[in-house]
Amino acid sequence: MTATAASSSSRARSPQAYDAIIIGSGMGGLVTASQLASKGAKVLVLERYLIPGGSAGYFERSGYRFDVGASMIFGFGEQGTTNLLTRALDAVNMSLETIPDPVQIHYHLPNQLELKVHRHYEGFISELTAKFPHERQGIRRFYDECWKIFNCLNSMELLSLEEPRYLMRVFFQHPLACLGLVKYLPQNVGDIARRYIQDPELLKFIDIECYCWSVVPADLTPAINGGMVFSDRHYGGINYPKGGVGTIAQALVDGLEKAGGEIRYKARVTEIIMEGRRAVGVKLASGETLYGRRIVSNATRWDTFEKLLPPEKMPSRERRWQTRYRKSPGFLSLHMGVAADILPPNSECHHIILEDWQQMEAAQGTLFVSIPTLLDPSLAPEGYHIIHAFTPDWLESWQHLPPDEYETAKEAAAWEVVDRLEAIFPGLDAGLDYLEVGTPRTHRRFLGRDEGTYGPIPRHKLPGLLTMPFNRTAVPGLYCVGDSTFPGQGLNAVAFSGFACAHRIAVDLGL
Ligand SMILES: NC(=O)c1ccc[n+]([C@@H]2O[C@H](COP(=O)([O-])OP(=O)(O)OC[C@H]3O[C@@H](n4cnc5c(N)ncnc54)[C@H](O)[C@@H]3O)[C@@H](O)[C@H]2O)c1
Ligand SMILES: CC(C)=CCC/C(C)=C/C=C/C(C)=C/C=C/C(C)=C/C=C/C=C(C)/C=C/C=C(C)/C=C/C=C(\C)CCC=C(C)C
Repeated sequence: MTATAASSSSRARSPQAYDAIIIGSGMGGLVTASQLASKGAKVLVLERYLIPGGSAGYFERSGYRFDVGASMIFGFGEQGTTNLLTRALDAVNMSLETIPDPVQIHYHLPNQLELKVHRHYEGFISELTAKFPHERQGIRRFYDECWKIFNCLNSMELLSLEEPRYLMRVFFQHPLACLGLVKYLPQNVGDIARRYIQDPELLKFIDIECYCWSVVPADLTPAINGGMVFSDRHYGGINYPKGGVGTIAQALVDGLEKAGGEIRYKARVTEIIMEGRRAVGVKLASGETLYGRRIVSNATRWDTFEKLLPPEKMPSRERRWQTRYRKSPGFLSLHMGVAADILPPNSECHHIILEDWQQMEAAQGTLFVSIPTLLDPSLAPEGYHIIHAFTPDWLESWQHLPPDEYETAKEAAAWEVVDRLEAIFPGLDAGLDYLEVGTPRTHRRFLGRDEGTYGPIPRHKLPGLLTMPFNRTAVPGLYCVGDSTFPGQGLNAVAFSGFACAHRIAVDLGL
């Protein structure tokens, strides 16, 4: 028991206590909070930073509004049940104007393999088939099987898989879809790909199709997540919120507050307060203590169980989880403002650049590029665009550098990225108007994510999503939400985690 724990029991039950305290206002935390508030719960969100959103936040410099993380947004479709961002906003009477992206990714791959993933499914399949005509049938079968997974998910209400009455209800309503999901839960994308495809280069392409959002190749990427990403990009499509990714978190906060919930910024939680074995409150860096009937952590599992709780008391379930999952790398990111005329006509918003297949998983190997101003020009001054280029990288190369060496290393790494970008955007260097460089150290500092990680990745091949934990933890009263819970990284994925977490808590509280 911690020092603060001893006096907590009466306060935990006092009338001021919250139904739920949520640590962190990432998309996972905000969906949990807004869902609970819309069900009538008394909710408080505590955010260590100045604005909401976490890795889906934004920052403004010299007339540019940059997205902190990726600008490729799933889950904003208008139909079906998998459009979880649309649904989360709708639940608190909010909506956002979005701009459809006609191409999800323009790939620039080794051996001059140039490919565009069109919003129109058949357009994408025929472009891929034209590059691999001998695999016509395999391509069709692979992507059609991904649609089967998506159609199962997209036919049912998506709530907590830890709630037996919900499971019984969806099973009676959609028995075939449920059985379909049970079949795919232990599978990975690579299992399905190799069933239909033989060409090694095409299998490499399927690897990068996974790597660019899961940061692992197809063999380690859960099939359910593959089904979501490879189908929703054509079904609901990729849609960019007007005003930038940060508007999603802001709209959720507005909805949360209208529904009676509260959020406090510059409120860093340093400790989860225990009463016996139970989590009952939190302690802030200011020394203030707050109590709630349920505590939800939107911090990563490493931060939650090693920093907010004493690491020596880590539950054995968490230790087991750490033997299966490890931290993915973070990113080296360049946020650039550039003269508009350096972009070739008809450029696409998102690009993936890889010169050598052997380097796909290496630090600074695969280069991701987003140009959100092609969809929403209001994010940059007139005549300029934003280019956000980012590439996976590990904290260890950066963490012990003294300030001057750190700055020099950042500059050197940034110019290497600019040189690589010159291959598709000639004149970029000369057209640069603004440049800000971030490293995994930056992400650790501003997002509070251990080692600046993008999220958990399997240490070795695992049975699909079966080993990913849901929201309840081994500590009674404590729940986790966000990308260290089922089904993992991605805004739509953490939105699912938020819906599920709020559902489970609402049932536990009898709301
Ligand atoms: N295009 C996309 O799909 C896209 C874009 C951006 C982000 N993302 C995804 O969002 C996911 C992350 O979302 P998330 O909800 O899991 O988390 P997150 O890391 O985005 O947010 C966590 C929040 O908790 C706050 N926090 C952490 N520790 C705290 C503490 N001790 N006290 C108070 N606040 C604290 C952080 O400041 C942050 O705002 C990632 O998987 C990423 O892929 C996706
Ligand atoms: C009853 C019985 C018998 C049974 C039951 C069963 C069931 C019901 C089951 C269920 C299940 C479920 C619900 C599941 C769910 C899932 C989900 C929701 C999933 C989701 C997913 C999503 C995802 C993964 C997404 C992702 C995305 C991402 C990550 C993105 C990213 C991006 C980036 C990074 C960018 C890139 C860029 C460039 C290219 C530039």
